[in-house]
Amino acid sequence: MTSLYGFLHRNWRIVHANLIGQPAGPPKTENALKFGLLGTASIAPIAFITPARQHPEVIIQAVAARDRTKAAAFAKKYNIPQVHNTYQDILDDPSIDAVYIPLPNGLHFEWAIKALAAGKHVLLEKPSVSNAAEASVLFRSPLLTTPNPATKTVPVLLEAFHYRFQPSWLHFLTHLDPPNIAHASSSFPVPGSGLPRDDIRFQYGLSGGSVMDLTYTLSMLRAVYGDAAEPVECTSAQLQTMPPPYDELTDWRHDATFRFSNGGTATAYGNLRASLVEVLRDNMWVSVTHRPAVIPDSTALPADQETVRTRKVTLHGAVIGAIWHRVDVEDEFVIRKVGSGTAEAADGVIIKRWRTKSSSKAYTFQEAGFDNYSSEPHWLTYKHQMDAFVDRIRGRQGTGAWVTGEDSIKQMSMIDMVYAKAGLPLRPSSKYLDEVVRKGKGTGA
Ligand SMILES: NC(=O)C1=CN([C@@H]2O[C@H](COP(=O)(O)OP(=O)(O)OC[C@H]3O[C@@H](n4cnc5c(N)ncnc54)[C@H](OP(=O)(O)O)[C@@H]3O)[C@@H](O)[C@H]2O)C=CC1
Ligand SMILES: O=C1OC[C@@H](O)[C@H](O)[C@H]1O
Repeated sequence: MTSLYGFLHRNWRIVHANLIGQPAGPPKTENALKFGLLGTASIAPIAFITPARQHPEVIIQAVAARDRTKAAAFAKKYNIPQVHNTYQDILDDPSIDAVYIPLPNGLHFEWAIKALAAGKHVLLEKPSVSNAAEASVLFRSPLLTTPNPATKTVPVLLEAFHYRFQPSWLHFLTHLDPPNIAHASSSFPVPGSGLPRDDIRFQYGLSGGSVMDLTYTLSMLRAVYGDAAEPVECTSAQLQTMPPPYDELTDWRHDATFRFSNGGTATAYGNLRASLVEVLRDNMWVSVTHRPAVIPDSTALPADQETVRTRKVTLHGAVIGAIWHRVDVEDEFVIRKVGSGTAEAADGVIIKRWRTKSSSKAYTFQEAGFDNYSSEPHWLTYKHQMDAFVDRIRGRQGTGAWVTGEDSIKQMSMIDMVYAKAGLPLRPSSKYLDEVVRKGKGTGA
């Protein structure tokens, strides 16, 4: 009953904060960061407007769209004081400190480079760019290590993998032993059957596709292995591509398997056209199975016996845990004769076998063990992400959760691996990449 009440109360507050109430938020500090928004993307209200309003150090100062009338209507709706004529005008405005870029994936590279060159901090929607070639140029740009001549600061760039910043994700990670992961799997079905033909997800030229759009499935696999291992090979990739008259170079579903550098394996499943039944049954999850490990035994076993544990940890509700999530830890134990089994399996001469299961949740940082960092159970990933982004700009430690540039580069390499294995072309590089690489344009070189 308590948890049903918690679920309803939390979700009512989420709906109120993001959809119907949209409270004004706290007063702004004197030196609050002024943000500009590039484009009137559908994701902007929930991922940017609400968290920015809720942050005392963030002011949403300006918006620009391809069509000024559209930008003006958006500005009126969300109470944004300035409308600029073009995206570039936002970058040219010296009063703007930071930008949020929720443009189609194929435009991320160009506008992120241009924004960094203008000295703006950049919160860049996922996936960061179109492919690994773009990622290595962007995330290794000298613009990220040298103070901008105009602002005298080194800009911060973050790929908006919002799930990484929430308490439930941090809590889940505490149950993992990355060097000993044997297999990880992830699943993210979304109900996108109604998406129109011109949706950005189905435009190859804008770097669409399910591996790009639902790239959380790949990102989470990399995140659970952490620093212990990276994917070295995509061992299989079945991509379902859109039927005509859609763009047939875009995939709506992916099933891919990987081999990691520590010998572990992984599978990713993402579906942009899942049925509602599938979505409800198979809400976004990530699951990790460890190698069997001999564990110290407190029950004083005879010297010729040992206890071996095989641990599986699953996070249900992995993308936006504030709505609902649960971490399940399932252990299989065996007591076996010492020397009778292998290190890779809980086998040998088995004396006893049993299983245990426990579940936990962490809606706040306190529940996740971060005693010095307060939060509310209904705060969405996007708010946690905004808080972390501002903390980084201000030089504050925060919870420590972050997505590094090298992480974003490796993420794009993993996406490239899948397209290559499936026999589909990598998502196309921006024409601007050539200008940056050959002419040093926008890099300050
Ligand atoms: N973090 C998250 O949970 C989510 C992230 N995303 C990511 O955010 C980004 C935007 O996604 P979404 O909001 O669904 O996309 P939308 O299609 O709603 O918005 C994209 C915006 O880009 C601008 N734009 C500029 N050039 C083009 C073009 N050639 N074609 C279409 N739009 C163009 C448009 O703004 P205007 O016309 O106003 O200039 C448009 O509003 C993507 O990178 C996506 O992966 C998406 C959904 C969820
Ligand atoms: O980032 C996203 O998360 C939710 C999905 O429905 C959406 O297509 C994707 O862009």
